[in-house]
Amino acid sequence: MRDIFMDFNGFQALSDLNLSVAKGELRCLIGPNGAGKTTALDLICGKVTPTSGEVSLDGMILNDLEEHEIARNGVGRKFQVPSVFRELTVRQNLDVAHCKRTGVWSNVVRFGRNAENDGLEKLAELVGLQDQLDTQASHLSHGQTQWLEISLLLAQDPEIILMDEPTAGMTRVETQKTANLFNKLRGSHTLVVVEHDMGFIKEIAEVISVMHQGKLLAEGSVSEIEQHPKVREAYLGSGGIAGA
Ligand SMILES: Nc1ncnc2c1ncn2[C@@H]1O[C@H](COP(=O)(O)OP(=O)(O)OP(=O)(O)O)[C@@H](O)[C@H]1O
Repeated sequence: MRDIFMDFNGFQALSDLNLSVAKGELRCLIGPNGAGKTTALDLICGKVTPTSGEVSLDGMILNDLEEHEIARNGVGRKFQVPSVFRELTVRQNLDVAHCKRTGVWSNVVRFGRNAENDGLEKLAELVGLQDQLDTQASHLSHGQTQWLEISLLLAQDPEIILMDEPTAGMTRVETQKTANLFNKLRGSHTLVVVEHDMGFIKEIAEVISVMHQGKLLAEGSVSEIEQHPKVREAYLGSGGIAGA
C-alpha cells in the first residue's frame, strides 16, 4: 500500500499509509480502536477504494479492480462472521471451495500429494478438522467453524490471506490452536492478521505493524514495539499495549 489516503465524507480514516508485506510473511497489524486497521484490509480486498494512493499485489495494481476481480487475483479475506455453509458437512464445504478454483488441490497443501481427496484430507488435518470431515458445519464449535473458514480460504489458494480478529470469541485452548496453525502456514502462505489479543500476537509475530490515527506508527518485533515510545504513547488511556 503506497501513499494511501482514505477519506470518508471528510473524515480522514487513513492518511499517508505505507505498508508492504513480503511473500510468505506473517504480518501482524495492531493499533488502538479506530486506528484504521479494518479500513486497511477493506482497501486491499477492494471493499472500499482509496481516495488516493496505490494498492498492489505482485506488481498488479488492485485499486481499479472490482472486489470479485481482486479475490480472483489472489486476495482472500476472512471476515469475523464465517461464511461456511452451515447445512453442509466439513467435507462438502471443502468440496465447494475447491470447485471455486479448479485444479488447485496440487497447490493447496503445498507440502502434500496431488490426489484430490488426499488434498482435502490433508487440508482438514492442517486445521485440525480431520475427525470432523463428515460433521455438519452447524454442529462445529465456534473455534472449529473459524478453522473451517480458514481452510476454505486455503482451498482457494490465495496469494495473500487477510484475517480480521481471527481469535475473537475463542477459548484460550482454541486461540492456542489457532496460533499453532498460523505458525504452520508461515512461509508457505502470506498472511496479514489484525488482532487485539497481544497474547496471541506474541505467539505468532515476526514483524508487527502498529497503526495509529490512520498512519503507520511503528514496525518491529514484539519487544521493539513494546519498548517504542510512540506506541506506548498511542496506547495510553486504553490499558496499554497488553490491553490492546
Ligand atoms: N464507511 C465508513 N464511513 C465513515 N467512517 C468510517 C467508515 N469506516 C471506518 N470509518 C472510521 O474510520 C476509522 C477507522 O476505522 P477502522 O474500523 O478501520 O479502525 P480499526 O483500527 O479497525 O478499529 P477497531 O480496532 O476498533 O476495529 C474509525 O474512526 C471509523 O469510525
